[in-house]
Amino acid sequence: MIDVTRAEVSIDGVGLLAPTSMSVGRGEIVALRGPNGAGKTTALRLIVGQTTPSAGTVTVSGRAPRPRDHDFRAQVAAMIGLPPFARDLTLLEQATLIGITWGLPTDAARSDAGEVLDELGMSRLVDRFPHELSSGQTQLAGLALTLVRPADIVVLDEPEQRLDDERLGRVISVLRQRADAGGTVVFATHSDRLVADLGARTVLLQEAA
Ligand SMILES: Nc1ncnc2c1ncn2[C@@H]1O[C@H](COP(=O)(O)OP(=O)(O)OP(=O)(O)O)[C@@H](O)[C@H]1O
Repeated sequence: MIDVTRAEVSIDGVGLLAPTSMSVGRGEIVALRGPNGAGKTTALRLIVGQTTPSAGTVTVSGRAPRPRDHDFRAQVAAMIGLPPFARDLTLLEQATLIGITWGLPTDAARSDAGEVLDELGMSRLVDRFPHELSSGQTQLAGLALTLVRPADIVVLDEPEQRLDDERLGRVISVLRQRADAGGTVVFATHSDRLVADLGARTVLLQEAA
């Protein structure tokens, strides 16, 4: 499903990602690990097509990532950094809107939005505006907006950021369900617990020279 073959990234001779290969199948959970600066975020950007390899190849379902292509975007939901929030919409409204933009009728979109927010422990916060959230709650809101839409592949950069143990447990449970339903999950992380509890296969990245 995701094939990365000796992909590397450099800008003006500076290495961001050393030659990296990995293959991720449908329903797999894969964790990218390695020290700060090893290129985990860069590798995720390659998979979602936000950056292109300087050498090597990256394919998703047999084709190079095409982030401007609707079919590709329908396949991949990603959170690499916090997503933009709509300042004047509540969490429930934003999550509902995303479902509608992906083709769900309004009632179904609202119900799915409520469900994802509930699973992430945010049912008390559905009527809050983005500026009314703590940093951990903002992280969960970003995850909710990413996970509320249908997608075969979920790509997350350090989903554990800013979360306490209880909230991290909720994220683990939502990602577990996603994989159990056949979804593919690829994430970069510094959290041993996230990797262990999800039973994720680890791909270890080394810093580029
Ligand atoms: N726009 C850029 N121009 C030059 N170098 C960059 C750029 N963006 C990132 N880098 C460098 O590329 C390398 C890989 O960065 P990346 O963010 O992918 O690492 P990471 O493994 O995700 O790190 P962390 O664990 O700190 O999040 C780092 O050395 C970083 O300094």
